[in-house]
Formats: sequence, structure tokens, C-alpha cells
Amino acid sequence: MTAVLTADAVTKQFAKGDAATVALREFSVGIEEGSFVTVLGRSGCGKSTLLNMLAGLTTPTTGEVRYRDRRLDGPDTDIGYLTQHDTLMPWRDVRRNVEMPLEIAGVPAKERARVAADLIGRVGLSGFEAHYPRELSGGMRRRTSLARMLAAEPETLLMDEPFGALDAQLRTELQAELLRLWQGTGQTVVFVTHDIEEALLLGDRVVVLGKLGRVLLDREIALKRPRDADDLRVDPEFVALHRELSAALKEDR
Ligand SMILES: Nc1ncnc2c1ncn2[C@@H]1O[C@H](COP(=O)(O)OP(=O)(O)OP(=O)(O)O)[C@@H](O)[C@H]1O
Repeated sequence: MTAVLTADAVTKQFAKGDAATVALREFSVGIEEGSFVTVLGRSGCGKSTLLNMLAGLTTPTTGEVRYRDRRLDGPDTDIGYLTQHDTLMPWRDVRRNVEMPLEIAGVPAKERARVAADLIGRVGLSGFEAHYPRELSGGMRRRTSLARMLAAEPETLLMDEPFGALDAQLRTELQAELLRLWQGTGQTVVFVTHDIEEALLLGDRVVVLGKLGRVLLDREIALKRPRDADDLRVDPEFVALHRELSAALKEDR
């Protein structure tokens, strides 16, 4: 098994005036190529800080992050990042938002339009190409962001509670869509969530974090795919895993 993305004893400390906050202490992980890893943890345990470091956006205070055989010390076009909050350009419509990474990469206009149309269709937004972000619902904005991230064809996707702000029904829909889009691509995904069910529904492996990013549990999830949220809830294997993860989270008081 090859780890494509690794964090080796990373510590992140933020300084503010004379005070310092440690967000993550001596954290290590190896993410296998092609796997879907969910990182589960309570608010404030350092999940976003970790993802920012895996994205090359934040430099660790000590330790290092490596992508393939190189040290990551800045953003990398092989790594896509879907943040918690919308970062769509308000002055660009859906099509032009999705085309943005392709524009940056210098892809010719015709090819950009073709790729964007295909992705917009795949995330279920056909007919909304000319809508601006303010004219879309929260779920549609998330879909646009997802399409924009996929347009760059990153090998690795980092996702920070991307569906956290959505209602339960929409969330289930987007989780299913994400799995559909991911399956068979060979892309590596690191998906951060504070929701046990989401972590189990999506992941091949769940890493449970406690305070300061302490690894409370690192568990393979062998539940059969495709996974359906309604079926899973009554699956004894899922129920047992849910209990195990819930106990791990409680352990960290
Ligand atoms: N830029 C920053 N400056 C100072 N402290 C920070 C900064 N970013 C994060 N922290 C601190 O680091 C800790 C971890 O924050 P982080 O956002 O990584 O947690 P999280 O697990 O993603 O939380 P949530 O689930 O609420 O988003 C917190 O104590 C936070 O206050």
C-alpha cells in the first residue's frame, strides 16, 4: 500500500500577541492512494487546521507534510480543496465559476465549455449555468463548488465538512452524489466531518481525532459499497461501528 499524502509528526501552533494556541500536536497519518478517508472529530479538535496543512495552505510549526515524494510547502494543483464555506466568485455565473481552474490552467475556451457543461450535468445543475451564486440555494452552491473542484481533475480531494450547513435530506443526496462521482475515479479523498453517520457512510477508513488532533481510533470500514444511508442504519455492522466511534469520541474528555 502506498501512502500518497503523509503528515509526519506535525505540530501547529498559532501565536497571538504573547499567547500561543496549539491546534495540533505531533500528528501523523498516511493516506493511501485511491482511498476515501474520513476524519471525524468534535469542533475545535484541529480538523480544519489539519486539512489546511494537507492542502499546503498552512505550514506546520514542526514536522512535515509530504505529497508523493515531495515536501508540501505550498498549494499543489494535484490537490483539490473544498472548504467549509463558499468561495465561489459572486460576479461569475455557475459556468464561469466551474471553468475557473481550467482558465487558470490555460485550457482553450471550447474545451473549457465542454468540460464545464459535463460537470454541471454530473452534479445535477443543468439549466442553471447562467445563474449567479446569489441566485442559487445553499445546496446548489455546494454542487457548483464540487464541480469547480472536479474541473481541475485533482488526484486528491480534501473536503472540510462540505455538507455541514445543509438540511438532512439534501445532505444525504449530496453524499450519494459524491460517492457516485468518486467511485471508479481512483481519486484519493480526505473528508472531514463531525458526524459519525457521515464518516461511516463515506469512508473506507475513519480516523477519529480528539483534542489537539490526538488519534483516538483509526479504523478500516469494510461496509459494502454502494452504501445507502437508509439501509445502513439498520445494518448490525454499521450499528456496531457507530457505537465504537461514538465511544471513542466520548473517551476524549
Ligand atoms: N488562524 C488561527 N489563529 C489562531 N488560532 C487558530 C487559528 N485557526 C485555528 N485556531 C485554533 O486551533 C484550534 C483548532 O481549530 P480548527 O479550526 O482546526 O478545529 P476544527 O476541528 O476544524 O473545528 P470545527 O469543527 O469547529 O471547524 C482551535 O482552538 C482554534 O481556536
